[in-house]
Amino acid sequence: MSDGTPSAAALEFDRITVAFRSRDAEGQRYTAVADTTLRVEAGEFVSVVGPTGCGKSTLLNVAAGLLEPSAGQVRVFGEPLAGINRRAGYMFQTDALMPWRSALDNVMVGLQYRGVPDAGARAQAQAWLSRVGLGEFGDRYPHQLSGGMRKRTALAQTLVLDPDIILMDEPFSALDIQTRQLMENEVLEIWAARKKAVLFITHDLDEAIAMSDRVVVLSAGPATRPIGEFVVDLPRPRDVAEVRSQPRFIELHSRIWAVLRDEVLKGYAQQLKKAA
Ligand SMILES: Nc1ncnc2c1ncn2[C@@H]1O[C@H](COP(=O)(O)OP(=O)(O)OP(=O)(O)O)[C@@H](O)[C@H]1O
Repeated sequence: MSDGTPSAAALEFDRITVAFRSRDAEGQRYTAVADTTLRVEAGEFVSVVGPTGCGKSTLLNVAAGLLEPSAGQVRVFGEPLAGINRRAGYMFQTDALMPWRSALDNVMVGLQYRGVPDAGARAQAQAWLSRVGLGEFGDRYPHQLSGGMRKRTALAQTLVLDPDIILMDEPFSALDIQTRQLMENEVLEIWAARKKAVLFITHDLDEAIAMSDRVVVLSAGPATRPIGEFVVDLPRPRDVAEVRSQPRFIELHSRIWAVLRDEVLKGYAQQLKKAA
């Protein structure tokens, strides 16, 4: 569908292939992602899981408009994507906070780039810092914040721009497990209130199931593609720690792991070969 009707997916990968110039063999091409079709509906939370190095970040970069696919098309609410995806906010594995700016200044910078006058930008940034529990910490610099607080700041920085699509690339992988679960629950709460489309990349299957409406499994590379898709029909609201003990969670986990396991082993074998 490319007619721009309201029923169009928030984000649609239509037969996307991404080939890079090979890092290992000069003059060769390395096909990271091949012929991938995937939809994320408005308000839907979709996780993509796959082995290390399979092409998850590549897909997210394509969705953000940071990387042009070699073939296929990305559509955003029905419109072909050309250049940067202005309807998407992006949260990386490592936070992108500017060390010379306070937390508040980091959160307001995107609004300033958009031309929002300082007073309005400051008020919105302060409101988002409060929403993520950092209302009192706006004047701290990144080095004065804990890892969890920096993630919260990065989350506020992404959400203050009110994107219709949120792209998250293993945003909490560097956090300890308790902080991580707190952050996951916070993201779910914010998502439930605002119902944005989320594309969440992780290699942690538990996290993917606990958070998502749908989990997509990618094959090991090269030429990664989706090889399984699972609807997560666990009731919401969910507590990411508690949901893990539900029988349905355990059942879904074993069904998805049955597909993912072989790919993880293949991915691991490739990493060893590369390192040798
Ligand atoms: N600019 C590039 N040039 C050449 N190869 C690249 C480039 N970017 C990524 N690749 C290769 O494409 C493959 C997919 O990389 P990508 O970072 O998307 O994987 P990933 O699944 O996100 O990895 P991880 O789980 O480690 O975060 C890897 O083999 C990587 O080496």
